Amino acid sequence: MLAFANAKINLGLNVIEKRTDGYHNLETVFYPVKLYDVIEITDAPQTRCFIKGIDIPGGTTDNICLKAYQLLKNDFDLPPQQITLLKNIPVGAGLGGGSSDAAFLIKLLNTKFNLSLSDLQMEAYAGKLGADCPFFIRNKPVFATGIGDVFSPIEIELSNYYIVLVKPAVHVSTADAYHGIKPMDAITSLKDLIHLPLKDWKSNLKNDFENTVFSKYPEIERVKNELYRSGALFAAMSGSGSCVFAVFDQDIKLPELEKNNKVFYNV
Ligand SMILES: C[C@](O)(CO)[C@H](O)COP(=O)(O)OP(=O)(O)OC[C@H]1O[C@@H](n2ccc(N)nc2=O)[C@H](O)[C@@H]1O
Ligand SMILES: Nc1ncnc2c1ncn2[C@@H]1O[C@H](COP(=O)(O)OP(=O)(O)OP(=O)(O)O)[C@@H](O)[C@H]1O
Repeated sequence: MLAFANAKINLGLNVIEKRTDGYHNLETVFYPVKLYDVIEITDAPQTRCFIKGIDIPGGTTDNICLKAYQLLKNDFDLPPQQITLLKNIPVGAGLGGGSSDAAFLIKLLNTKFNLSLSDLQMEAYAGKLGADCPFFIRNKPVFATGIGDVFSPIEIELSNYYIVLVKPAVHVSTADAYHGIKPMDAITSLKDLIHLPLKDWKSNLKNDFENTVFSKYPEIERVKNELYRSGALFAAMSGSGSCVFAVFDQDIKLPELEKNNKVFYNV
């Protein structure tokens, strides 16, 4: 049985406050994009994980897919599974690739073994694996608060635009990015700002990680600036980086950016 686990981008991200458990409350808009890992599960004599495509730090033994399997195995009588992951989503990019793999694996196991888990129950399992994970259960554009796990649906439609992802050759650790940040309550909630016309996003939406991440890795800021020079209507870093996404109103090629970065068109 196969699943296509997509990436996400964050349309705006405000880090609001540090919590006593060490996590941060934030507000963001999660938007699914068309860049996919592929996950296959098959019955096998023992549970193992094989990875093809992009290398992942931690490799097969420490993979989040195995953690997701084990989480459900603790509560359900699951037979051993071979998990084959074709990794296409860059790692350390702010695209939620690992989180998506875990959420889609939960959905696969739920279907394959008729576990009858509701979306809410699957979100609770996903929340044990990472803050970004629960979003990928329903996988629809949402305004998110809490640690990124409290959702209200929003109507955002970018399918008439062209979204480009640019991944610089820099791996940003999410935990480090949060350490570098000074939380601040937003003057106007992203929940309202996101409904401004797209042409106004550039001057109204922000990603609070950009300041600190850009000062450590100036090449990421150069990518964002180049995207605006190339005619982007909106460009921003996704999550804690290092990927920068841009929204264009026409199909475009970015040969200059392709020289030093991995570029994904029309996601
Ligand atoms: C930056 C975002 O991608 C925005 O969507 C997410 O907030 C990150 O979510 P994630 O990668 O699933 O994060 P996790 O794997 O749960 O946590 C990694 C580390 O990031 C920090 N972390 C994460 C999420 C959050 N709301 N506050 C935090 O402070 C914590 O130090 C945590 O130890
Ligand atoms: N299936 C997996 N895919 C990607 N990373 C994985 C996976 N399993 C474990 N990891 C570990 O998780 C770390 C980061 O994962 P991920 O790709 O979700 O980060 P990210 O791109 O920064 O996304 P985000 O911060 O938005 O969740 C990697 O450094 C790797 O060690």
